[in-house]
Amino acid sequence: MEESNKEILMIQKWLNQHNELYTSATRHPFTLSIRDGSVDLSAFKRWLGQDYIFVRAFVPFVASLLLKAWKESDDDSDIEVILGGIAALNDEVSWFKREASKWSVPLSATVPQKTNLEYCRFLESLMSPEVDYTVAVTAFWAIEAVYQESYAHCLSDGSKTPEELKETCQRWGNDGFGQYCHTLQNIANRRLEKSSEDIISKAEATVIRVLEYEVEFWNMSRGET
Ligand SMILES: Cc1ncc(CO)c(N)n1
Repeated sequence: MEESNKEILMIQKWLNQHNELYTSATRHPFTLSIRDGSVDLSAFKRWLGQDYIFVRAFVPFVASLLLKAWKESDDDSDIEVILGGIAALNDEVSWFKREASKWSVPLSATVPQKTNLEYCRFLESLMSPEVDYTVAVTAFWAIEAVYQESYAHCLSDGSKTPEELKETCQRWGNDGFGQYCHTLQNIANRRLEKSSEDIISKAEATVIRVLEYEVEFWNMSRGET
């Protein structure tokens, strides 16, 4: 986007408007405790077990997004970006299993917490064919961006992240994942620019819900819900 272009892209506008909520999700006490090295390892293990359950539900959500892109998108490259996301999730599921065994977290015996069940149910509602591609891809961006921002912060200058947690932070905090999130943001902005007021307000409400769920998800790892 050129400097002379004063038009503010939709996602940037929302991040400004909902800055407090976005910051609660991306600078949560749990991830801040990873960054400053004070993290309670039982909280980390709780997060690991719960996030594995979430990721298993996230896969069909991204598959449904692929289907929406195929039917509705005006740009063929969207499909390739989403397919890349699915490939990364395939790797992620294997990583969770390895990481869980490393920390002795019994995944098959992990019971989903209420917040997790609600978040998974919300994902399922977005899989409906009634939900517009623009709304779903914007949600996808928000879900990925929270992890990217949160974990990249754990690796940035001055962080004291314990060695044994660096691989986890790298998984979402690496530059490639940052690029990927940026591409998703561009897709969402491009779609939102062409959307009706109705779709735009649905997408905004969905982003807010995602951010709220993300905060509650981190809360869950502290053992508070
Ligand atoms: C709860 C949650 N949000 C986002 C991501 C990013 O993939 C994840 N793994 N888990």
